[in-house]
Amino acid sequence: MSAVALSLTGITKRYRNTTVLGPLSLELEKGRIYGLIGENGAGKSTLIRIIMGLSKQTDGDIELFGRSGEGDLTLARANVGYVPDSSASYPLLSAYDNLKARCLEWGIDQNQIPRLLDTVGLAQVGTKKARSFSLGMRRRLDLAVALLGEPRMLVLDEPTNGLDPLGTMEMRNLIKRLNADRDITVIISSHNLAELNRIADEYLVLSAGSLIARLSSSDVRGDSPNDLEDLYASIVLKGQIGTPRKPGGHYAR
Ligand SMILES: Nc1ncnc2c1ncn2[C@@H]1O[C@H](COP(=O)(O)OP(=O)(O)OP(=O)(O)O)[C@@H](O)[C@H]1O
Repeated sequence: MSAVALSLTGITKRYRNTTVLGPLSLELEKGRIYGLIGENGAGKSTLIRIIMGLSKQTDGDIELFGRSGEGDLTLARANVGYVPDSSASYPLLSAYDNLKARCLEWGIDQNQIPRLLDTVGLAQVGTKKARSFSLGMRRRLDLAVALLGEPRMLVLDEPTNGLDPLGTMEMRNLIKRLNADRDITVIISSHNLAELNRIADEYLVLSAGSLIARLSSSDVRGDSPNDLEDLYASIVLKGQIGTPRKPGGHYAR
């Protein structure tokens, strides 16, 4: 069986005459955690939305778990859980009912709801309305929604944005555990590089719509969580890292 979870070939997004992404080609392996980093407007959310089918690429092809083409991709996307950049929960519904509403919408078995609430640490407050939740609790509810249907991949757009240190740590531990226990492939977009440095196996660096570097955790030398920030700054500001690995802007150590 192929080790590739996601393959993108020549993905491009244009608005009128402006290219905001690509052409971008990359392959992501199953079971790894990928950090997606880049300046404001680099194209991270655009890429994520294209992967999720929420925005249509202008050019290029997507293969997800070996499936491509519109119909097959829609089926494959049922294996991908998505946490958008701002909370998508229904504030007037309880945590339980938020999950139930999604189960009904997507035709998914509701039996898994108690287990999922437990997984994200919301079992004790499952009957409380989402509007009474802290931001950290709402983000964990978003993650529970993303986990409905036992996805093989999670795509998380700034899941820790605005969270306090404890909330950030809880989210990180949760993602790590899901990756380790269920071999879920994870793509996380974040500006919090010190945090990402604690969780990702590999980093995809986007700048002005191009993939300018692809770094493994061993590229990020040293033990300090700030090492990724230092390396990122050197790539973006000075353009100094290794030599090109292959067309499309990948770099080797
Ligand atoms: N609907 C749209 N019409 C025109 N341009 C758009 C549209 N959506 C996004 N863009 C542009 O595409 C570029 C990439 O935006 P995107 O939101 O993907 O960046 P990002 O890396 O996620 O940024 P941030 O870190 O600020 O969230 C930006 O220049 C943005 O202005």
